[in-house]
Amino acid sequence: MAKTSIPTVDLSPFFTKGDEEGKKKAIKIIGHACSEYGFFQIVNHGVPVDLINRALKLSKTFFDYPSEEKLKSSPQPGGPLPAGYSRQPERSADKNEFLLMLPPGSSHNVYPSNPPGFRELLDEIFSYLVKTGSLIESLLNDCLGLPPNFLKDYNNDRKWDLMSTFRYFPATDMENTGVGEHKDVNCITFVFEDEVGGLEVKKDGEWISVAPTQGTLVVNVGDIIQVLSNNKFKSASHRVVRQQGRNRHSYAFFYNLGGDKWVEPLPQFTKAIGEPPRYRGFFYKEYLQLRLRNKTHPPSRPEDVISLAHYAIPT
Ligand SMILES: O=C(O)CCC(=O)C(=O)O
Ligand SMILES: [Fe+2]
Repeated sequence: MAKTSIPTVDLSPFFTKGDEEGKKKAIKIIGHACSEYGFFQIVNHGVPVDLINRALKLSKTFFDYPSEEKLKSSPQPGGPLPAGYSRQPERSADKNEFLLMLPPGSSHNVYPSNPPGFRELLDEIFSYLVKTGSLIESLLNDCLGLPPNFLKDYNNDRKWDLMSTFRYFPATDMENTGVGEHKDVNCITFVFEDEVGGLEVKKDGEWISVAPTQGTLVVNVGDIIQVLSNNKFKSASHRVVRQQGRNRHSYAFFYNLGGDKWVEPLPQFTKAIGEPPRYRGFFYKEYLQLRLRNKTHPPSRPEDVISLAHYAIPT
């Protein structure tokens, strides 16, 4: 039986006045979760539960359409990323089809015209997730003991945020990988999934199944936070496992970082405490391109797949 064992945090104290105790408690759980798991779940997070449920329902309706209808929302050529509907190529290790979007208002976005209301809903939920992303970022800022608003001022370009809704195909007798083991490249990721579930998180070499809970957002720390904090907070490995006989639906929102930002371990986690930096610095865009290349040109040798290890300084 799948069991959720990642910590759960109630964010309601941040939406009401007072309750300093509640805030302290939440920050403590988050700090512990980020150093031990790299993952946690949030409830009362500011995104209306009804919106989450409708988002899953409408994406199911969309993915149930025949291919020719879905392909009407194929990406425009020349965008920075294939915003719109795509299906993973047969050779891909990821067994899903997806609808990807950049922030509302981006000229690259290609929205489905059906089901009715889907476009408006995608824009609305994206905007809510940005707000919750900024809240979590400020809480990570506190947990890390950084100067007030440090992460907010550093990560001040919201044009790079992304959201994708996925439909994973049922597992076959031969294999059940939905998305293979990976760590997210960005700052903070939110995931919500339907009742089928399948998200798994690696902790101390063991896979933990995250049991899907309606209205809950699963949060994970990405590589950027791991580098800035010089490994204090970890970007945990995770994967999606498919079940036989059932499609699985999910949304992932990536609270990102501007591509022109320089990423390196902060002095608070290196010089100030006498620790050597675990990574050399890089422009985020450079790392993003390498990670994208893993997908577009999968290397034949697994050791050639680029991860954060590419920038690691051997100890
Ligand atoms: O579909 C999901 O639950 C998560 C997908 C994922 O890990 C990712 O896109 O990075
Ligand atoms: Fe991921």
